[in-house]
Amino acid sequence: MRTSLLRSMESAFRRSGSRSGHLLHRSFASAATPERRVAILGAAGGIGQPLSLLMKLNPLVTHLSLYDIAGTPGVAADVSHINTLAEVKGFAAEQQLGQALEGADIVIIPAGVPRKPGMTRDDLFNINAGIVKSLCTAIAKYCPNAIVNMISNPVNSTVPIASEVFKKAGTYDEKKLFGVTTLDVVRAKTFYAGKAKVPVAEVNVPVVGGHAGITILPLFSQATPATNALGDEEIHALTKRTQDGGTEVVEAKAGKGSATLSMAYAGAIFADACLKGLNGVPDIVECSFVQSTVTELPFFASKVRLGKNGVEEVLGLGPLSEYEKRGLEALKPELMSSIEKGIKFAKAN
Ligand SMILES: NC(=O)c1ccc[n+]([C@@H]2O[C@H](COP(=O)([O-])OP(=O)(O)OC[C@H]3O[C@@H](n4cnc5c(N)ncnc54)[C@H](O)[C@@H]3O)[C@@H](O)[C@H]2O)c1
Ligand SMILES: O=C(O)C[C@H](O)C(=O)O
Repeated sequence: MRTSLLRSMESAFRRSGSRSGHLLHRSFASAATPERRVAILGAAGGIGQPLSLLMKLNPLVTHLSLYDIAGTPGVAADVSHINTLAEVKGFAAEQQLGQALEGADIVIIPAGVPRKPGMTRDDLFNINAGIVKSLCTAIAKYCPNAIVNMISNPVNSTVPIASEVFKKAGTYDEKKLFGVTTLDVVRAKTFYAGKAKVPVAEVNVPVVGGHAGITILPLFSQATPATNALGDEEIHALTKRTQDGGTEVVEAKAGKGSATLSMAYAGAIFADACLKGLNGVPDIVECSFVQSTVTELPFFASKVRLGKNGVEEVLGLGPLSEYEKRGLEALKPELMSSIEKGIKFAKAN
């Protein structure tokens, strides 16, 4: 029997923008549920724990593999007692990483250090680049066909690092590598709903570019439900707030890390969309940072149609306002240099 918490999670998934909520209404024991294995690397962290909870609540997950270098047994034991379908296994220490990954359909990576006040996401590069590289090396070995959802920052560099690691290993499939930018969309939706005074559950706002500062470009000109109640100043303020959303949380947490709960929610929404795509649900569209030809940059976040093989189609930007066109040109040099930094690191190490 499903709990009311689960029902509200399901309704959140339904409202998230993926047009396939009906799947979440199936009973856990449905014979039609295909086996889907999800692995979370960094599962005992600030994001990892609530994300593990949310993936345990997702009825599309049959096996949930939780891996961290510290604290996994407790998290896995705790989450495993929840009476939902997914069978939970915990894996601690590097020797168990292979087992954690074997057979995974989706690997979600929130492993790595978060920001403290005063830091940029790029300041995390020196530590997180190495973590991501070693985890991706293991993915190439143990589950080369898995879809990878990269959460670890700086996403603008960690995704290119992952691509190079997979290329070196001969396993790169550009359709299966995603930088998770869903939190930018979640924020843009929340902030827009508040300003435009429209029901938040009905709001959609594409967010393109990358995942750091000005590289985050919300397209409020395409927001739905549309409103003409917002002037240029309000759009600028909404754009700034979306771009600085992460910093807002880092400062409020005052040294105790960055967004974890909203990120876990966003990560769960994106993984759910990937699962639905894998299961053949049509018309699943989310924004994500992927290999792209939408601009001259090799990786770029835009709307992506998800399918049985991961990316089915990278969608174009659509019509932009003059303000957004300027934002797009302004973000390109910074985004390109973060991409190149990731590629250079992976090639040199
Ligand atoms: N993409 C986004 O929108 C977004 C949003 C929020 C945070 N983040 C990023 O996510 C990352 C994690 O944030 P957090 O708040 O959960 O940090 P955290 O410190 O609370 O948790 C990180 C976890 O990673 C684990 N870890 C470290 N090295 C590992 C390794 N080699 N293998 C497996 N696990 C390892 C740690 O033991 C820890 O449990 C940060 O880089 C942060 O910047 C991204
Ligand atoms: O801001 C951060 O450092 C974490 C994350 O990228 C966020 O957007 O919240």
